[in-house]
Amino acid sequence: MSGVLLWVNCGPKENAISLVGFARKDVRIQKRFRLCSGISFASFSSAVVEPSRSSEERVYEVVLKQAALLKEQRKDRKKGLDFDKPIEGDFTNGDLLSSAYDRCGDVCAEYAKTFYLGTQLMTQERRKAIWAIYVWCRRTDELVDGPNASHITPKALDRWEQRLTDVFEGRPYDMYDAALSDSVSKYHVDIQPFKDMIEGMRLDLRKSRYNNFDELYLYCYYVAGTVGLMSVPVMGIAPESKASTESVYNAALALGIANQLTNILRDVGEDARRGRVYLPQDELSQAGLSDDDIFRGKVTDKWRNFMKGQIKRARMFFDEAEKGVSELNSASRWPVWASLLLYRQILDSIEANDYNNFTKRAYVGKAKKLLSLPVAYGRAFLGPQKLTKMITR
Ligand SMILES: CC(C)=CCC/C(C)=C/CC/C(C)=C/CC/C(C)=C/[C@@H]1[C@@H](COP(=O)(O)OP(=O)(O)O)[C@]1(C)CC/C=C(\C)CC/C=C(\C)CCC=C(C)C
Ligand SMILES: [Mn+2]
Repeated sequence: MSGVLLWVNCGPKENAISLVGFARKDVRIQKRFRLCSGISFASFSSAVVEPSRSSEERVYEVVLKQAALLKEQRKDRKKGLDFDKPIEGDFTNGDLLSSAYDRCGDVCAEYAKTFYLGTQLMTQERRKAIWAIYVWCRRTDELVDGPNASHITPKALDRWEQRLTDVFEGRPYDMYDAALSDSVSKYHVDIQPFKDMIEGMRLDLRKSRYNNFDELYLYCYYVAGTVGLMSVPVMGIAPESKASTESVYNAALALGIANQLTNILRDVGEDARRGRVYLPQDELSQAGLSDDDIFRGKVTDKWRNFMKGQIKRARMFFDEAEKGVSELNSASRWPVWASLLLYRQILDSIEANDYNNFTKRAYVGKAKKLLSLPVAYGRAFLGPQKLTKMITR
């Protein structure tokens, strides 16, 4: 792949911004605590009083760092730099780069049709970068979830991480890497969320139980919250937005967490058959349930009640995410609304299946999927409306 190496020209990224500390930590933790009230979260309340740092505090540190980086980009925009304009003369072989992006687009179209459709409204430059990020995430997930997953070792993940560093330093190994290398050099995308996603895959290799929500939250951040953090700098914050960069990142993080929690609730039976239980153990036992009940897979009133609490929490994260979507660049809002509405409806489907997520896979039917697209369009361009909320909830 030396041909690829030759034509990609981007310098090493530096982590120039130091961590910003926890000036607003207490406010935020209290806010999230309110967000989760109504469900008994022993681990959550103890995170507030415990001197050791909770997962949320640790993740928030990354959010602050990412927000600080993007603030620079928002300043650049005010100075008149245009992130939607292709940068010309940057590469010795623009054709190769352009076909690298086309291949990323093909992968998206193949694996995530609705999402691919949604990206069509984004500006060409941003769309290409989102495709490149999508492909890297999909490949990373395939390492632990794909056909060769049983051969994946922590060493292989270390090699994948080294390769990631090379990509960020302008030394891509293949076409998909080259597209990513180009994208992250163009936008202020930091390597940290990418590294953290790999950390999530490491966690998946060594851990199959989560003692409490604090542990699960960290896992959800690693494998999905990170996607939100990677995407914001590319999607861009609307120039007219008055929201703080940090609040937009919080919303993006919340969407990743909400999606992953939903994914976990949808796949309880499937995961159990692989010996995995992602549900918080302390909450299971508070509900009078154990792993055995999950392996038995019988829907009981105890299970229904437990599931109601879990669904409620996932919805709270979706609500938190919704607050940030309108702050994104208008062209980026549609795919985000579409994915939010579609994923959120999986929770409705679990309810419609009478909480049988052991043997029935919750899914969103074609008609509902199709209806979600114009609803998402309406929200993206007209703003959230009561009528559309009634349709989709
Ligand atoms: C518009 C949009 C959705 C952009 C994101 C594009 C992108 C880079 C997606 C990558 C997704 C990916 C392949 C992640 C790898 C890990 C993984 C598989 C996570 C699970 C996704 C669902 O996939 P699926 O149902 O196929 O799961 P299976 O593999 O079949 O089990 C996740 C549940 C998480 C995905 C997380 C997101 C899409 C986060 C989206 C957040 C944003 C785009 C931020 C939006 C900004 C604001 C301000 C709200
Ligand atoms: Mn997966």
